[in-house]
Amino acid sequence: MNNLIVETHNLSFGFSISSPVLKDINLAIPPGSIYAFIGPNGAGKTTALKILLGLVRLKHQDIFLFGKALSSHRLEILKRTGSLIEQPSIYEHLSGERNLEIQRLIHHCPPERIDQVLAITGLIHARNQLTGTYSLGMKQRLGIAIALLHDPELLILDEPTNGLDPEGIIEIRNLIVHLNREFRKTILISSHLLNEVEKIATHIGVISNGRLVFQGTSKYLETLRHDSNIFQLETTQTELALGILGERHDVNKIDDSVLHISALNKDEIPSLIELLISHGIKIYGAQFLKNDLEEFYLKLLNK
Ligand SMILES: Nc1ncnc2c1ncn2[C@@H]1O[C@H](COP(=O)(O)OP(=O)(O)OP(=O)(O)O)[C@@H](O)[C@H]1O
Repeated sequence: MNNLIVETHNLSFGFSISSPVLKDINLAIPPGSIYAFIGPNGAGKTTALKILLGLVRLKHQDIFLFGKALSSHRLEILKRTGSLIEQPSIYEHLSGERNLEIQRLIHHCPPERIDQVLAITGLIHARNQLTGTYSLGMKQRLGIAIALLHDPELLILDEPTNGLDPEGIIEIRNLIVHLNREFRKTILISSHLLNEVEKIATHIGVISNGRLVFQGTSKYLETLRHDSNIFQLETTQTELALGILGERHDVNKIDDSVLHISALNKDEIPSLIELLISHGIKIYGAQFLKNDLEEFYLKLLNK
């Protein structure tokens, strides 16, 4: 058995037989990762997360958390998992601290956890404030504080930055990194925006129409994104270079100092540069262009 924290084998599910929501999903979430589960609205993210938490029950599916089958170790798994799915359940007529106290009693957590989770989520100053007066970002952080009460190893957060302003988004992002680095939590976070989580994620899974169209480290995703086949050359002698290269390659002059060469192979670069130099052309820059993130994301979704 490997040491994945979450693992599914060909997970498939539909609310009705005629409309499958998840198709052959093989999630592989390693310990210590921040795994971003990305996909447009309706792609099946929330459904998948609910399945992992046993909120949607399936028969005959290979779903493992902490190396244990969800079907036979559900309670044990839930004790090691904290979650925030959709909106946090908060009593708005009570303070943040009172809300935590109620949850603490339900989950039999030690009293000192309240101060700890308030500190971790940056809510100490608002502990006595009625949560009805909290900002959306503070409510989300209280939701995460509740999820952290029993000190879980795995945290599952469904679109925790949804609806937040840029400041609120940054606060949640920083909190996630803090929980991962300082408290060694493995974090599974869903989002419909790649650019919102790509900076903090160590691993990324992209889901489109119920299928996992990409899964890998964010470094690997970044490499793929770099692998655009447009090669950019900077030179002050663009006309001359265009004349020389135009015979063999698809070259476009972008402006007086930039040429773009399409469909170029990496192996062709050294001889291309040598050829230009042998004609006395000075090269000030040469690189493959990075795919635009949004465009790249759309390409992944349409795979
Ligand atoms: N209880 C339900 N009964 C029937 N269909 C459902 C139910 N819950 C979700 N669906 C459908 O399943 C599909 C996936 O929904 P899901 O909420 O998992 O997507 P999502 O990726 O989380 O998107 P969003 O960000 O909009 O929540 C959608 O077509 C949705 O309409």
